[in-house]
Amino acid sequence: MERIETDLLVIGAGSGGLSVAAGASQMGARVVLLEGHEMGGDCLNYGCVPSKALIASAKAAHACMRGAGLGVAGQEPQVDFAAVKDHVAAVIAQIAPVDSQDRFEGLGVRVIREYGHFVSRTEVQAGPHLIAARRTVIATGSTPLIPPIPGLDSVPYLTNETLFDLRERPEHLLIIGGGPIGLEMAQAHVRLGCKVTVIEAARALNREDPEAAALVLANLRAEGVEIAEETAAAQIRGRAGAIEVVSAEGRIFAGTHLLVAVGRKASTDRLNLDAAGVETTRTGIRVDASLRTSNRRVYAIGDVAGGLQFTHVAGYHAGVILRSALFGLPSKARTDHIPRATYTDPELAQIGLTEAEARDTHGDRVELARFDYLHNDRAIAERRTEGFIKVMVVRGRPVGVTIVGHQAGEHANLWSLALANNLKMSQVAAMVSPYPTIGEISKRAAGAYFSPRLFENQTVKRVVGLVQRWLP
Ligand SMILES: Cc1cc2nc3c(=O)[nH]c(=O)nc-3n(C[C@H](O)[C@H](O)[C@H](O)COP(=O)(O)OP(=O)(O)OC[C@H]3O[C@@H](n4cnc5c(N)ncnc54)[C@H](O)[C@@H]3O)c2cc1C
Ligand SMILES: NC(=O)c1ccc[n+]([C@@H]2O[C@H](COP(=O)([O-])OP(=O)(O)OC[C@H]3O[C@@H](n4cnc5c(N)ncnc54)[C@H](O)[C@@H]3O)[C@@H](O)[C@H]2O)c1
Repeated sequence: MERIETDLLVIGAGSGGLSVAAGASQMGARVVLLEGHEMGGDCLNYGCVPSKALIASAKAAHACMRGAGLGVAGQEPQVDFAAVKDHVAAVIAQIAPVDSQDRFEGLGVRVIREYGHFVSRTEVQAGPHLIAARRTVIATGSTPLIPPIPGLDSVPYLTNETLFDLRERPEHLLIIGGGPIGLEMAQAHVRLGCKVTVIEAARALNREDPEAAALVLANLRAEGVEIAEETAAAQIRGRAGAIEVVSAEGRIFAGTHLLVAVGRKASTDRLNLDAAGVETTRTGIRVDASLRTSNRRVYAIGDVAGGLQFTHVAGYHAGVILRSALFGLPSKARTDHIPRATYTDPELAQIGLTEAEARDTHGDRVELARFDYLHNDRAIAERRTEGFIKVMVVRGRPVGVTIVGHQAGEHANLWSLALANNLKMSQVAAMVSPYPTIGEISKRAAGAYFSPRLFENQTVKRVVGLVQRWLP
């Protein structure tokens, strides 16, 4: 057994672990990084990257049919499903070097391709290595949650870990779960020529603003996705190519393939956390606001920390703990400025609080500022007028923003900046937006906040009247 002493041990080379390892090593710490499976973790191999590459193919297919309204003859797309999967694999391959063992070794990180487990509060064993670290970061991510639905284990089913390997187009894809994975994949597959049925126990996209979610769902339905809400999958039966999902009320949904997308399970099983005195909760590892676990020398970040499960959150967590682990400075993770986007078409982006959350937190002090895509000239030119931006404002500062519509995820960036820096609505309104851009909706929303104050205000009218009388 080789004993290795190090400043920082990072367990898991996904979005969070890689950010910690790169940052710590470049700032002079001795870093050991463990990865039991693929470098790059979920995001690169089975998550964000392949899903967005697949969505890009689906958009291209959809664009063929969209031309008609723009004066260009629409046509049926010729989809080569295997070639689409080649494109997905090529995108992963193009990004992979950034997350590779070679790159990290080049940065001075000792990379060990083994699963690790704690043997004491400060030591982790990984294959033939025993690593003793001053600080350890658990960044082991999550895996698909497999619900205990009777019959599920008797049929072949897909998860995000196997879906992107499928080279033959599924004729009829059944999807259990109407969250972001279920709906992004539903629309991508319907656009690529599959029949798609989503079976959702509650309301689809139930964490999102209801009006924004309804717009996304209406679009998916219009494109042919069948979405059964308030319908829990209670039993599964059949065989490869002929699968049936039976709901609690006895409705039967028949298809050829089944995708399970009902949420995530934190990856803690292999870690032997008891040996380190690291406690867990129902959703993952218990952490405090500084992302420290019940063992103060051990941090947990990203999906395994059981909070928001996004690549940019794992990356943000990395920055938070680097400050504390490397410099010994106090450092806390905020959640009030975190964005998320669901990359359906239209996209749905949320930064900070939804309207309901804002009213729960701030009560009557919440004011709304809204602007509809319908009044944006570029959206009209592109015939992408469905959607809106809604800003929840408290004492002149945004506390939450909902955007649904074309490229909503891109427009979230500006508001992420505003919320992260506690900017005022007047500072957003002061921005000059290039005309005609869809991004102008943000400035117009800020303008909508001020227009009643300026245009429906008797004092302003009186002052202007007076000044106009005296101005030379
Ligand atoms: C289909 C899909 C689409 C998604 N799309 C988006 C998106 O568009 N935008 C977004 O922000 N997020 C998206 N996500 C979420 C995103 O992928 C995750 O939030 C992100 O990957 C979490 O990063 P992480 O570092 O916590 O974990 P991971 O990236 O999962 O990395 C954890 C790593 O730890 C390794 N590991 C586990 N246990 C051990 C051990 N004991 N020893 C050594 N190594 C271990 C694993 O093999 C893995 O490589 C998507 C997820 C899915 C499933
Ligand atoms: N664009 C993005 O950023 C993006 C995309 C995909 C995934 N993700 C991340 O991955 C996480 C997991 O996504 P997800 O969609 O798997 O999970 P989710 O928890 O968001 O949604 C799962 C859905 O499945 C439903 N469900 C559970 N059991 C069911 C049953 N028996 N029958 C029918 N429906 C059932 C739930 O009601 C829920 O709506 C997300 O929360 C997000 O953090 C992000």
